[in-house]
Amino acid sequence: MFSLMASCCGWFKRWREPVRKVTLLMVGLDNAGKTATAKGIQGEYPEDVAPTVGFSKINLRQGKFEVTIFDLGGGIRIRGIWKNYYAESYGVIFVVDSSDEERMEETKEAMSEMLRHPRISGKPILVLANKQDKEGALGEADVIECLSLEKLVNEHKCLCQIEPCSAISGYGKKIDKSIKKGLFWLLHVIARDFDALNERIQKDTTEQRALEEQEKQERAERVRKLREERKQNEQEQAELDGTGSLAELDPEPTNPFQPIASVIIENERKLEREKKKQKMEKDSDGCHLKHKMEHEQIETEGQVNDSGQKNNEFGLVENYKEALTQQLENEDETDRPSLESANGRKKTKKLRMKRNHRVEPLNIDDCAPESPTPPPPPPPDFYGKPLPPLAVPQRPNGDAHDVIS
Ligand SMILES: Nc1nc2c(ncn2[C@@H]2O[C@H](COP(=O)(O)OP(=O)(O)OP(=O)(O)O)[C@@H](O)[C@H]2O)c(=O)[nH]1
Ligand SMILES: [Mg+2]
Repeated sequence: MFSLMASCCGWFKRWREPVRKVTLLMVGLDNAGKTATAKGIQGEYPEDVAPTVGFSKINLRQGKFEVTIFDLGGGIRIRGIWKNYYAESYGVIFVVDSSDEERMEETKEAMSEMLRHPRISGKPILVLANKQDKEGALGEADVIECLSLEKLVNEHKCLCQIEPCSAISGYGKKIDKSIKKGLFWLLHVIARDFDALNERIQKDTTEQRALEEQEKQERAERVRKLREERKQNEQEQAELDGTGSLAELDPEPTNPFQPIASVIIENERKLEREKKKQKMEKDSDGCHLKHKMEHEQIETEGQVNDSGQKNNEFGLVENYKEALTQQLENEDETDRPSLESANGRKKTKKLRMKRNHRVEPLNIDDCAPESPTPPPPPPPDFYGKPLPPLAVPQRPNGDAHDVIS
């Protein structure tokens, strides 16, 4: 009755315990069987493994523990990363290939170096003497002796347990019982001293992060200085080569990939500028053309009266009549100066209105050669003479001549 109550109290106590997050480190030489062991614990087939480059991580729930195991690569060139994980680990699983007697010395050195580290000393160590299924594998006692394990753990005040095992003998629930037992032991000792361990880990982790941050900043500073030095060297070299001024003129090449909106706006502006320029040129030509036309109109106003009569003989006769009349009028010019100027303005105005409905050539001089018709002769002096014969050849493209000449 009394023992029943005691076990009930123990169960209640464990039930009330908070969930604890624990990080474990799995290290050992390459080919020792770390990844195979980790896979077996996780419930995966352990034989299909490859050498670990860097690390792999597994998470498992064990009673009141949420366990994270970092399986680190054991290759000689990767071992340097082990120390980066010491601060946050509550305990270590050290895997040894018991069948490889030749590497026992190397294994001892790696273990000794690790236990010496201030962030590992004093933490619990589980040693898995793996590959016991292999013929000639060293037994538990031989491994302890080869590694001088007792001496090492005593020196560094580490609680230690060794378990002879085989990672490939089973996985999940059928995992080697020794591995299971060893894992329970490790978690048990961690739980026993959890608060002290936890405090140490928090402190060590904070310190390590600060150190990492400092190292990062120092690295960045070194890189910045190196870049500055290189830039200065390049400038000096450029000055020596005589290309310094060019480099200063264009220190940064323009980015060929501009935003499409800015390219469109720039193109539109260019088009607008082009249009304005053309318009200004046209206006100046137009002014020139207008003056020229006015001048020509004054000169030829006697020849042209009505464009509807331009292509037939009757129209030509009419033109001659008009010219004749105009010439007569011109003779009276000096007598009626005010009237002439009024007429001139009127006629010029009329001509302008006509031309408003036509497509203006940009330059009147350029247009002149296009017309195959030579300019008409000056108005003949028919005053007091008989009219010429009616057989006058037709003029092609008369429209242009009707208006301008
Ligand atoms: N016979 C036997 N072979 C094993 C055992 N454990 C692992 N192996 C084999 O040993 C080889 C290496 O195993 P890994 O688990 O990759 O070794 P590791 O320690 O992770 O190696 P690294 O990742 O390089 O550090 C593999 O071929 C495994 O199948 C075992 O208990 N017995
Ligand atoms: Mg591995």
